[in-house]
Amino acid sequence: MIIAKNLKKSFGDFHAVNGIDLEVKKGECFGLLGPNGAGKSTFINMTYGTVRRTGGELTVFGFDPNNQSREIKSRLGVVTQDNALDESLTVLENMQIYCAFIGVPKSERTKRIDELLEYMNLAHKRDALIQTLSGGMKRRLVFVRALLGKPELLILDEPTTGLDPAVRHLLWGKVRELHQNGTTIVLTTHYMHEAEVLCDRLVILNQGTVAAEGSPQKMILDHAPGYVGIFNLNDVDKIKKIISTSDSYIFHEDASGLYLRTQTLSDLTAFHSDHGLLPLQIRPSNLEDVFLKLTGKELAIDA
Ligand SMILES: Nc1ncnc2c1ncn2[C@@H]1O[C@H](COP(=O)(O)OP(=O)(O)OP(=O)(O)O)[C@@H](O)[C@H]1O
Repeated sequence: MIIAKNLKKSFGDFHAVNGIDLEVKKGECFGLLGPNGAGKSTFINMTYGTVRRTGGELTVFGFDPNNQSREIKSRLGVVTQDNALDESLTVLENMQIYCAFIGVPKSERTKRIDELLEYMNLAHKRDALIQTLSGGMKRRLVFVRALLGKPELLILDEPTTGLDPAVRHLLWGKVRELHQNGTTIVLTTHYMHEAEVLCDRLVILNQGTVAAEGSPQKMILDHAPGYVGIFNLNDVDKIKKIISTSDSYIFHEDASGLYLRTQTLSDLTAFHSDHGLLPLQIRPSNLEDVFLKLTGKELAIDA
């Protein structure tokens, strides 16, 4: 559905996307991960021609977005980072204007809008002004808008950023349902768990290039297999001293503690008991560990 070969986008001397190769296949849920500024939105915006590529090849449904963006836009739905709803109009008015814009036949508009409002649990807000909706409601409404054209491809650019866990879970359920019904989905997110549970395949972008590609499980096996121990904050100085003299551990630190990753569970428990440390939590490594490793945010002791 989307094929990119050596795809590039430069803004002056700056290469925001610097030679990406990837393919999104029909029916899959494909994730684009990467730190702030990695090039995710630039890539997304190139797929429907809002940003023109400056090098390489890109086709969407077999069309070139630089010259055939109309053909592409008629078959895709987008949830952009910015809601872009008219605050002074009602929910229904906003959706009707959008239906007219994308060419939904007049006779079908109200029925389609009502069905989708119902689907996103927003039917009771049909006649409410946008400015009276909560952030989570607006986000659900942007989903409604993206689905009005019955898209084959749904692009979700950070769809759940800033939402509470309940709304996030509701949206994940809807994304899963759409995926099961055959819609192809491209998702960018900063929530690693979201990508891990929703995506069949993903890429991690870093500084405009692909750092890794595969299923979430494959990525974990390839790049960060093993277990992570989260040590008590009171032990952090002691642990840092121990691992500064060793070359066989990989760790990172955040506000909740020091994370030490080892290949096996016994390595982790041995480290813990050998050094008489306070109780630790243990979990299998996950996509966040892969992300931290590949985007250089993890301090790698054993390079
Ligand atoms: N119109 C523009 N002019 C100049 N630089 C730009 C422009 N658009 C994006 N950039 C730069 O390109 C880089 C990639 O930006 P992009 O928005 O694609 O990143 P992103 O991965 O989506 O980040 P985020 O997670 O913060 O949304 C950034 O350094 C950004 O400042």
